[in-house]
Amino acid sequence: MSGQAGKSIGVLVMSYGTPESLEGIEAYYTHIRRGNPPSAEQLEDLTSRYHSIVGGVFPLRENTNNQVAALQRTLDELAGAGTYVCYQGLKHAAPYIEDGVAAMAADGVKEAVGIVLTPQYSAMSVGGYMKRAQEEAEKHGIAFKAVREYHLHPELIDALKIRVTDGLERLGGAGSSDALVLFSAHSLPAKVLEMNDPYADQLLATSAAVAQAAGAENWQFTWQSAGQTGQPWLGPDILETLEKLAAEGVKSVLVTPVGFVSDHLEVLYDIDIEAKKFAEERGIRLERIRMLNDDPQYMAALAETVIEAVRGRNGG
Ligand SMILES: CC1=C(CCC(=O)O)c2cc3nc(cc4[nH]c(cc5[nH]c(cc1n2)c(C)c5CCC(=O)O)c(CCC(=O)O)c4C)C(CCC(=O)O)=C3C
Ligand SMILES: [Fe+2]
Repeated sequence: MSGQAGKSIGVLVMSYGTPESLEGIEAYYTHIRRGNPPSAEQLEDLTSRYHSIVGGVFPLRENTNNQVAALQRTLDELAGAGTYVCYQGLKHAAPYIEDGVAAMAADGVKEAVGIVLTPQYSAMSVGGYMKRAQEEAEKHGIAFKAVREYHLHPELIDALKIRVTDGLERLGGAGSSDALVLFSAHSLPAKVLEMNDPYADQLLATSAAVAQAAGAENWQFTWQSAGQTGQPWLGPDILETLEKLAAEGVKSVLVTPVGFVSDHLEVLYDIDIEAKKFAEERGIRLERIRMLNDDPQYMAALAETVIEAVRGRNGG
């Protein structure tokens, strides 16, 4: 086929994915577990977490759709309409990564770049997305470039800085001496440390850059959302950290997720419900920054990173 998109550069925009409906949770969870169905208890636990979040049962789906549409508009503005065409590819739900690549191939795309909606690289997260995308692109004869990371892009740092400043204001102003900025990200199995993985360092680098830009001297980093796999995960977990902060007399905390870019379960449940309740029971007031979603500065960071990758400066 040689449609309009055939002359364009394909952009595979990849995200974690979320179920379509409550009935879809089991298949989604089974996919996350590499084909092993969850136990009845695990399924019930995850289903009840989806039931408790506000803002729609599966807000990640609409947020990802909005991000892909907004990135398309931003690329059109920066590079001219038709230069880039965005396709969505999800890790654990349809349209899967392979579906996105196949859709490009059907449109006649010959050259593509992949970017994941998370700023820091880990072999276990972004590396996994890219391997699947690369393999599918090869099958279709598409030349594929992968964006590894964009965790220090100035537009990303500035967008997060604005959110930290807003959050500190909600907690009583940046000058309020005990407001602590608690950066967080999804934990990974601790075996990533043996792989010399850049994930933890990149998360700390993002956190330090945002803290510095916001003038927040009082900050820490912690992990969140570890899975129950029987294996050790990176810690300390956010609940442990809050316990320790409470013992130290900290009274207010601004949770600042730096590896997540959308409102979704790990933010709306793990932070807004679970961590908030845990903190309040220990006398800590907990607020969270507004997530980036389709923030224009985040879209600029993505678009500029895509364009640079195509020019050969950030591609792999
Ligand atoms: C690094 C990382 C990111 C950030 C980077 C990225 O965005 O890619 C991320 C994002 C997300 N993870 C999410 C949800 C879940 N993750 C799970 C399980 C797991 N995550 C892992 C890692 C990550 N996950 C891992 C190593 C597992 C263990 C299983 C395995 O080895 O693969 C499970 C299973 C049950 C549980 O453990 O809770 C769920 C439900 C949602 C929200 C979806 C929604 O709103 O619907 C989002 C954005
Ligand atoms: Fe996850």
